[in-house]
Amino acid sequence: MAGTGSLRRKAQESLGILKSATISHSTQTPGSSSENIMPSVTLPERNGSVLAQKPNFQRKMSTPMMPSFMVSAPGKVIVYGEHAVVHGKAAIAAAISLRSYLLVSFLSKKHRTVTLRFPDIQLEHSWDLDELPWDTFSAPGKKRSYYDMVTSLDEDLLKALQPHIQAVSPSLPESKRKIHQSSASAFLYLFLSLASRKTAPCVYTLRSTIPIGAGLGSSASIAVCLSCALLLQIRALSGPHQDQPGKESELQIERINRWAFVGEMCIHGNPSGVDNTVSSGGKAVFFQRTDYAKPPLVKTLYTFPELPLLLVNTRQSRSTAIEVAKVAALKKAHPLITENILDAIGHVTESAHELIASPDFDASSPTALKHLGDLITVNHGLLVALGVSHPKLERIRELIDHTGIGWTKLTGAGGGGCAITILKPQPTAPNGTADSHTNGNSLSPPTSSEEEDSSSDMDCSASIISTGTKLKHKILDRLEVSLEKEGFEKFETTLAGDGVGVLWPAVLHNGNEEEGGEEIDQEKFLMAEGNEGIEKLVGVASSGRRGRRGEREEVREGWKFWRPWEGGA
Ligand SMILES: Nc1ncnc2c1ncn2[C@@H]1O[C@H](COP(=O)(O)OP(=O)(O)O)[C@@H](O)[C@H]1O
Ligand SMILES: C[C@@](O)(CCOP(=O)(O)O)CC(=O)O
Repeated sequence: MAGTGSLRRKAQESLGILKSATISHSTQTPGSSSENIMPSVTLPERNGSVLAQKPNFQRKMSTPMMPSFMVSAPGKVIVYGEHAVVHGKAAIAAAISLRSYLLVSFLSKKHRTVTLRFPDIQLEHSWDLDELPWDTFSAPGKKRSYYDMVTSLDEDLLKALQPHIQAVSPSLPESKRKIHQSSASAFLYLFLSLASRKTAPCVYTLRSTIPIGAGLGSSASIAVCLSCALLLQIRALSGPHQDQPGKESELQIERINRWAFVGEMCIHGNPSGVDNTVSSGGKAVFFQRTDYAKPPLVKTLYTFPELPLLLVNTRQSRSTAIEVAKVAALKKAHPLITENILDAIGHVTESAHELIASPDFDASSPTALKHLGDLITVNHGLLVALGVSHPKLERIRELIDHTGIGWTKLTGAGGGGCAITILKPQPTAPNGTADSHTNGNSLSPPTSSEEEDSSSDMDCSASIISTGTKLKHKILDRLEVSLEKEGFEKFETTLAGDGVGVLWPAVLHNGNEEEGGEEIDQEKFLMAEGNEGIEKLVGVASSGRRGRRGEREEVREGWKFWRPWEGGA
């Protein structure tokens, strides 16, 4: 425990987290010598106490260490339109509440290293700060500013990074080494572009609750975390804070997103940009690319409902490129039929978009939810017709359909990966009757006594996952057992939540501002067990309240988010 109440306030004030600070001039030239310099009068110590010092205007003060801080960014699911989006139709993708968390801790000046600790992929690597190719990155014509829009990776910069990337996990088998080196190259490219050789020695520790390589945007979420952390370190961001005008929040998100895209390019080569856009801004986006020579049309859907979502991972690895190629081959063999299927998927997305964007859209209306749910079912059928499902995805859909709890589709490239289910206000059996007991399947719908138990508190306007019915718990519990028995992994998440967020300093107060708080240090963060352990440590908890659609409201103690939809003009 550390007495960090005022430390947190000081740190926030000095770095513009509490105030609507205008961007400091030092950030106009990232890498200037003013990086990491705290106000000259109050020096926070590592143990959290604050020493009052006499201002000394003659001699330059030594630079105190910054307190550690944390950033976090969500994963995503494609809700409608995957594959068709490759052929010029629109898609809708939304943020999910599975997230990556990045802790930035500072070392004393005698350490001249920067370290990555990425235990999810068993990566731990340090570079000597003085050996990195700063000169190449700051050469005339190569130096980039924090507000630049970088749309391709520079060959000369990549070449200069090569020896430093090759030094990462050289003795691991090719497949593991590639994962390590992708993450390392995303970090190094951003670090050398945004920081400077005078940057304080530090350690970046990352943990994620997003399954890796399952189409849920894990890479984009780490790219967003790295971009946000580095931009904060060079003071190129204002906020997030409560009264921030919407336009200003949008600008900060855009700034983070631009550099996150650069990180995604390091990992993926040619990303579409949708994952990092959703992860930076949260909520959902409408996304369309008709001409690959031009930037895509990306519209944030601030009114996309925060729906509870069931997410099931097949644990079947798949390759997006192979699935995309399958559709291309089908189109070549059966052009008219395939075009019609892709068109139909485009119409599904348009129909969802029209509903959500209409001025009288009421996200709590069961009719609106049914409209969105029916589109999920149709979209899945069309993806099956394109040949991108997988027996495991069909098995998951079958198990969930037999419970009648929601509308299910594959999400992302297919061929494995994940399925998503939007939950119904009230469970219906496969034949469409509410709670009827047709079966013969391993997963039985509830018995009539269970139904009686629950009928008194059944609330048709709220989601089954969030009403306190015994029925709900029984169905979900049984489903979990069946899914686990067959090797699948189930997550209960929420759609369309916050984008990138900041916890500065990395201290949780557990509701008590005056008594200081508990610092999240590297060791505690590394030791946290599983997704639950990570979320508990970083302050994610249920508020005990329910939102308008009956969803359980989540609180993230101390965390701040840029929320353009809440801010004024
Ligand atoms: N938790 C993590 N820690 C470190 N690197 C990660 C993590 N999650 C993702 N990555 C990086 O992102 C890559 C996964 O990207 P990809 O296969 O496209 O999966 P996804 O579809 O989940 O984005 C990994 O190879 C790794 O380089
Ligand atoms: C199939 C596709 O539409 C989505 C792939 O999504 P993911 O790689 O599974 O996240 C391909 C794309 O949009 O680039």
